[in-house]
This record gives sequence, C-alpha cells and structure tokens, in this order.
Amino acid sequence: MNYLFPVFLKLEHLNTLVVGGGNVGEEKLSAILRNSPKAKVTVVATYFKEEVVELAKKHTTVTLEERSFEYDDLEGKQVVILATDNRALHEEIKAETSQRGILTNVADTPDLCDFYLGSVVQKGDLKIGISTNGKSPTLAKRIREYLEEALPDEIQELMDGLTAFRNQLKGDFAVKVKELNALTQKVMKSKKVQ
Ligand SMILES: C[C@@]1(CC(=O)O)C2=NC(=C\c3[nH]c(c(CCC(=O)O)c3CC(=O)O)Cc3[nH]c(c(CC(=O)O)c3CCC(=O)O)/C=C3\N/C(=C\2)[C@@H](CCC(=O)O)[C@]3(C)CC(=O)O)/[C@H]1CCC(=O)O
Ligand SMILES: NC(=O)c1ccc[n+]([C@@H]2O[C@H](COP(=O)([O-])OP(=O)(O)OC[C@H]3O[C@@H](n4cnc5c(N)ncnc54)[C@H](O)[C@@H]3O)[C@@H](O)[C@H]2O)c1
Repeated sequence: MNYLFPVFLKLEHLNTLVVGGGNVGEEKLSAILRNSPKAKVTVVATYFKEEVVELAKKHTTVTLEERSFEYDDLEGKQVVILATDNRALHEEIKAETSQRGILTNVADTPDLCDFYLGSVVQKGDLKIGISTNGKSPTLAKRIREYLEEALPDEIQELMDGLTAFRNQLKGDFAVKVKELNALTQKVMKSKKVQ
C-alpha cells in the first residue's frame, strides 16, 4: 500500500530552498522549474554546476547564493530540498526543519523525507503525478514515458471544450455534475486511449 497523500503545490506562492548545486541539485531544480517556472527558489551551494547557473538566468524568481549553508537560510522557507553530498549535514538540517515545521525532501534518502518528488506526465493542462512509494523511481519514469506516449495531444482541446461547456451550464450544482458526468462518459468512450 502507498499511504502518501498527493497534492499539487503552487510554488509561486511559497518560498523554496534547495541546498546543493551539483548533479542532484540540478535535477531537483529542473524538476521544480519544469513544473512551476515561476517558483520562488533560493539555491545555496559552495559551487554551482554550469547548468544550474543557466537555469537561474532563465528564471528570474531563482536566486543563487554561492556559499556554505547557514541556518538563517531556513528563515521564511516552507519547502526545503537537500541535495548536497554530505549526509551528516542533511541529517542536521532535517532535524532543524522538523523543529520548524518546514516540509523537507532529502534527495535519495527516503527515510529522511517528508515528501517525495514524483514522476510527472504533462499534456497541456493535464498533469499526472506518479509515485511508486519509493520502490522504483526507474519504474515511475517508465510509466511516465508510457503515459506520455499513450495520451493523445488533443486532450487539451477536450479539456478546453469541457471548460466551455461547464461555464455555459445552467442549473444547480447537482444538475451540472450530472450533465458533466454524462458528457465525459460519452467522450471517454469515443476517444478511448489506444
Ligand atoms: C520520480 C523522480 C522525481 C525527481 O527526482 O525529479 C524521483 N527519482 C527519479 C529518478 C531516479 N532517481 C534515481 C534513479 C536511478 C535508478 C533507481 O534507483 O531507480 C532514477 C532514474 C533515472 O534517473 O533514470 C536514484 C534514486 N532515487 C531515490 C533513491 C534512494 C532510494 O531509493 O533509496 C535512489 C538511489 C540512489 C543511489 O543509488 O544511491 C529516491 C527517490 N527518488 C524519487 C523520485 C522519490 C521516489 C519516487 C517514487 O516513489 O517513485 C525518492 C524516494 C525521494 C526523492 O528523491 O524525492 C525521478 C524520475 C523522473 C522522471 O524521469 O520521470
Ligand atoms: N549524481 C547522481 O546522479 C547521483 C546518483 C545517486 C546518488 N548520488 C549521491 O547524491 C549526492 C550528491 O551527488 P551530486 O552528484 O549532486 O554531488 P555534487 O558534488 O555534484 O554536488 C554536491 C553539491 O553540494 C554542495 N555542498 C556540499 N556541502 C555544502 C554545504 N555545506 N553548503 C552548501 N552546499 C554544499 C556543493 O557545493 C555541490 O553543489 C552524493 O552523495 C552522491 O553519492 C548522486
């Protein structure tokens, strides 16, 4: 059983700290920005990979601080991702973020994580998050690739059409739900994924 509770965060409303600007830091920062290009992110690291510097240039809401982590970096942060090569440092920071109630992901260390990053399928407004409960990130990646291939690009038109239909529906909530259910059932039958 997977007891993780999935949510879709509005990272532009929150302050995120990434500690580490190497390979893993880059992976996590690009995962954030691929999903939330306007996310407010501070990255603190003693050195930055070129790709991280390039990402920060493209996203004005990303700030890079080239120095060692300091506890003051946690001030005002709601989300923290630890991606250095120093496990002892991760454990120390995690103890402090737990005290302060800051949601923390420790890359590649499931035991220390409050949340995991998921594999993400994106087709326009449709977003599907995939979790294997930490069992196999590689399988999550393969399922993402499978769904990306299987879902038709026209799914955006379908969503736009449904929004328009939803907006012009009259009647109370129960009537709208009934009509939307009836229509989407028909659509799913006719557009059945191959
Ligand atoms: C989904 C994705 C999101 C992202 O990171 O953006 C993600 N890992 C991705 C890829 C990936 N990561 C690793 C490989 C190498 C092969 C392999 O090990 O499978 C590959 C595959 C590749 O890169 O091809 C190494 C790895 N990862 C973790 C461990 C530790 C452990 O398992 O104990 C180790 C071993 C490290 C070592 O050997 O030392 C742990 C976690 N990785 C998670 C997320 C969380 C669980 C998600 C879930 O429930 O599925 C969790 C628990 C915590 C977290 O990091 O949030 C992203 C796919 C993006 C995509 O392409 O769609
Ligand atoms: N590279 C991978 O894909 C991969 C895969 C599996 C596991 N790992 C493990 O993940 C860890 C990180 O790997 P990596 O390749 O990203 O390492 P890396 O050397 O590329 O990056 C480490 C980053 O941590 C920063 N850092 C270290 N101490 C710091 C401190 N006190 N304050 C601020 N920043 C600090 C460095 O400046 C650097 O930006 C390693 O332990 C590695 O074994 C990496």
